Amino acid sequence: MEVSAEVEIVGNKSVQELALNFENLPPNNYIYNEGGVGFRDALLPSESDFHVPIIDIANLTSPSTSQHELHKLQSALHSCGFFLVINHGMTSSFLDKVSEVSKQFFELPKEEKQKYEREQINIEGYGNDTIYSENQMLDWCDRLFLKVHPEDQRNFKLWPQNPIDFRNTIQQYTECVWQLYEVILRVMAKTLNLEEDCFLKECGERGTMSMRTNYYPPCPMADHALGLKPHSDSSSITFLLQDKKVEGLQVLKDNRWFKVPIIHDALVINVGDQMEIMSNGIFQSPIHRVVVNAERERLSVAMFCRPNSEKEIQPIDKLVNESRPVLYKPVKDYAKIFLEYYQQGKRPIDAFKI
Ligand SMILES: O=C(O)CCC(=O)C(=O)O
Ligand SMILES: [Fe+2]
Repeated sequence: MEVSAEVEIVGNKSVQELALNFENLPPNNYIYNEGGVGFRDALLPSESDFHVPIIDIANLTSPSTSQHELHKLQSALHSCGFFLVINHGMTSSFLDKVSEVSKQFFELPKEEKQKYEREQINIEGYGNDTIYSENQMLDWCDRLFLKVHPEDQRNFKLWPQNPIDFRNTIQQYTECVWQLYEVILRVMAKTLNLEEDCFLKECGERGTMSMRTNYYPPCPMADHALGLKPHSDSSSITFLLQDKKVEGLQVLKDNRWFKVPIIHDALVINVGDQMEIMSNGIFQSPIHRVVVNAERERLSVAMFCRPNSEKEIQPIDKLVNESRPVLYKPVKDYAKIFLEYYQQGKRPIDAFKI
């Protein structure tokens, strides 16, 4: 799909500014007629046999890997593609700091934030939805999107200088998450009895990571708006630091929406489309969305780990056989086509299915 020009439909107001104007209803592009109470009242995992398991990663990295923990991970990967990780080596105060510097950025005056504004069509920087068509549904969310790994891809002119410890904190967080990423990819290979480095190799040298901080202001029509519309991620896997107090993330399973619980100090991990492709569909990239709240703001920090954009990726040979033929075409630079599909409510992965 060609990347087309960006269209302007609501002026260049941030969602934060729209939220300040509570007596005026948000523009139509934010309002889903089919919303209603059910929009926010998704099921809790405890209300069914659906689970988002909590994986103790320390149990999977010691020489005596716990088979029980490995099975738990295996079943999460095969059933919903979402799991929570604890014992990842980052302290509670450090994770709080990551959320705090991110929140402080969104609290700055408009003029200060605008110094880091994204350019038209460009995803990197501060802003909200890229708009491709007049009837596109918009997300009730402002964001700061930055390339964080490898170091030479950092575009520091878009990295906030204020709060003063933003850069340092995010650089440190990047290092920790990248290390964890390599560990998780090895363990995921292990659950399939593959060589531990097979997914890392398939991603090529110099895989990348981008950070998207999502800021969801309170919304006057919370039952009829979405913080993020239903999507799966373009990543191999995504690490999500949820808001500590305000829930909002939901995952689609068997045509029903479930809440992803908030567990203190746990990071949420989900399979992305590129992992679905590499695993030949054994790991499914889950569809998820974010609902908003009438009274409270919410903030989340997503780290999208991706293969090197110049590396063509495809299903791992050992996962292709007579009973499981190859299900996806090879793909290169998947993230590039992702955004325009997303904004039209489509899934790019469908275009690569054989
Ligand atoms: O805010 C959240 O909880 C989820 C964010 C998300 O799905 C994303 O950034 O892709
Ligand atoms: Fe997502």
